[in-house]
Amino acid sequence: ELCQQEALESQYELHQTIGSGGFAKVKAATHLLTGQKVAIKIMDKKQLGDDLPRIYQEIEAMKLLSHQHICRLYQVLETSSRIYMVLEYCPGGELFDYIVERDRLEEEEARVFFHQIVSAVAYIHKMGYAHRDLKPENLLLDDDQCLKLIDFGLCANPDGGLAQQLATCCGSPAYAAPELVSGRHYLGSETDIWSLGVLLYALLCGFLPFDDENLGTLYRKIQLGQYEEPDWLSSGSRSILRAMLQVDPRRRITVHQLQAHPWLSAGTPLHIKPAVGRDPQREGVDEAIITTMAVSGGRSRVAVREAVERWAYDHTTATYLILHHRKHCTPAQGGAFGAARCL
Ligand SMILES: CN(C)C[C@H]1CC[C@H](N2C(=O)NCc3cnc4ccc(-c5cc(Cl)c(O)c(Cl)c5)cc4c32)CC1
Repeated sequence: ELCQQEALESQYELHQTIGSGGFAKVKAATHLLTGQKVAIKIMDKKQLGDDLPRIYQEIEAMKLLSHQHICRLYQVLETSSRIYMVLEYCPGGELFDYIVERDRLEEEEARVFFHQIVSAVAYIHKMGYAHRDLKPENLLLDDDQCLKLIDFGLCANPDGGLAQQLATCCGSPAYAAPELVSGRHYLGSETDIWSLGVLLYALLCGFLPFDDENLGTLYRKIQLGQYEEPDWLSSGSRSILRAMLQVDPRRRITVHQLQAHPWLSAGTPLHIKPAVGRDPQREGVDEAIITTMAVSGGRSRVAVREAVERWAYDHTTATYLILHHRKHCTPAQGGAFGAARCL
């Protein structure tokens, strides 16, 4: 009990509260051993009540999901009253604010961002999950103007029960798919594609395709699936939007077809480097990092390697992941196409 609290204070220096996500408080912090800035999501168990299982589900999902456009979980600490999630820090804030500041994005910039979001969602679906709360508020910019998907509190594990489905409908209605707002059974992967359509529309237009302050009216607009196409939209963007905003989920484009859509692969050829060294848990441990940790911790390399390979999401996991991220994902500074630098 106290040891977890003391561990937190000995391993991290907590700074100011930087935001809140529903029932969680998010503080900036420094991982003392590496000096790396992190975000710590703090949840009060009592406040969570019967939402507690969702948090454990979010934690299990984030332990599995390792992708360049998904916010990385480094460590989990738990006391009798609180759960702490140590996360990758994203200094650029929400994509939502980025759009609002610019009214709307040029097609080229929207394409770069959307390409990153689609690659993250394709990965999540491949891992058997659905995010189920895709919206610009849940996409953060890192220090390289690259997007990081956050908040897996509503993500579905393969057998998401009815309780899950009810929980989701109180997600964000403007991004919810017709089958979801109609209370019909739905596939999380299909509703994610609808939300991606609403998201891309918001990027390109600066407002929502379906909007109304009356919830019932909003649901009817979503179920009708009719939306304005401002005259600045190119034919390519109109086509990809229509493919995602199909009311009938059986006619809706899949994430794989989306990745092959000409609108996404057109424009500046994005030399996205292959995601080298992206999944530390699946590739062998990096011996150089093990050595660094052994030397700095005064422990044998064998002991460190065993501790890392346990993937306990303790301080050792956090230290290894932070050093691994620094080594493999810190792009060379400079260069014109910031986004192309994202792995
Ligand atoms: C839907 N919105 C309101 C939610 C807000 C929550 C706070 C966010 N935030 C800041 O306010 N300041 C800066 C900042 C910097 N790095 C962050 C890293 C991770 C997370 C994070 C990650 C996960 Cl996985 C998660 O579940 C949650 Cl809730 C947060 C938030 C960060 C952050 C912005 C979006």
